[in-house]
Amino acid sequence: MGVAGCGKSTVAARLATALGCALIEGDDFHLPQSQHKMRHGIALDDADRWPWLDRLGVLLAEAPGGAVLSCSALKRRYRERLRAAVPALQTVFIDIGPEEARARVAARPAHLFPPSLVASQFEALEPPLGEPGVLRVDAMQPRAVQGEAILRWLGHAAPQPLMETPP
Ligand SMILES: Nc1ncnc2c1ncn2[C@@H]1O[C@H](COP(=O)(O)OP(=O)(O)OP(=O)(O)O)[C@@H](O)[C@H]1O
Ligand SMILES: O=C(O)[C@H](O)[C@@H](O)[C@H](O)[C@H](O)CO
Repeated sequence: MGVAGCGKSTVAARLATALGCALIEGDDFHLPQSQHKMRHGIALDDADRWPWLDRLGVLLAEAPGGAVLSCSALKRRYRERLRAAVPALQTVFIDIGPEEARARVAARPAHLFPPSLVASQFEALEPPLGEPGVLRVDAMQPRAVQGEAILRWLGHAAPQPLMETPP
């Protein structure tokens, strides 16, 4: 979880590979009208996100062998909704500052999420610190360091060859 540009997709894809489980890319499941809003620079609201979160909760709960989900999950109540679907959910919060997030989003070509919306992500963000089953990861750390920390936290030995692949 985390704001746009924090590195959710990157970390989730690496984790799914390392763990040998399914990857669910949350952005792929936004409703068409939500995608349309973001493309046109309109921030999502709770009404846009509830059906999306419920779909993601079902996908997670039904994934045989578990899954890694990349999902903004910005507010506490969104995470509670996901935890209601998957009580054993473990959450990695990729923590990034507004300037770096905006720079990363602006540098990314052809994506549904415009840099103009990054500020709204920080307005919505309720950091999950203190909630059950949460690891905070610094977005500015190298990808391999993040991957190793997460795998260690999950109780898995880091498979070095997988995590050392270049970006
Ligand atoms: N640890 C890192 N160090 C430097 N750059 C990174 C790191 N992790 C990801 N990036 C880069 O930051 C950009 C955003 O990453 P990514 O798309 O994974 O973020 P995201 O949180 O999934 O964003 P969004 O939700 O908007 O899709 C990408 O260009 C990615 O290569
Ligand atoms: O809840 C939200 O506002 C969305 O999920 C966003 O976070 C974006 O979809 C994503 O970050 C852009 O790729």
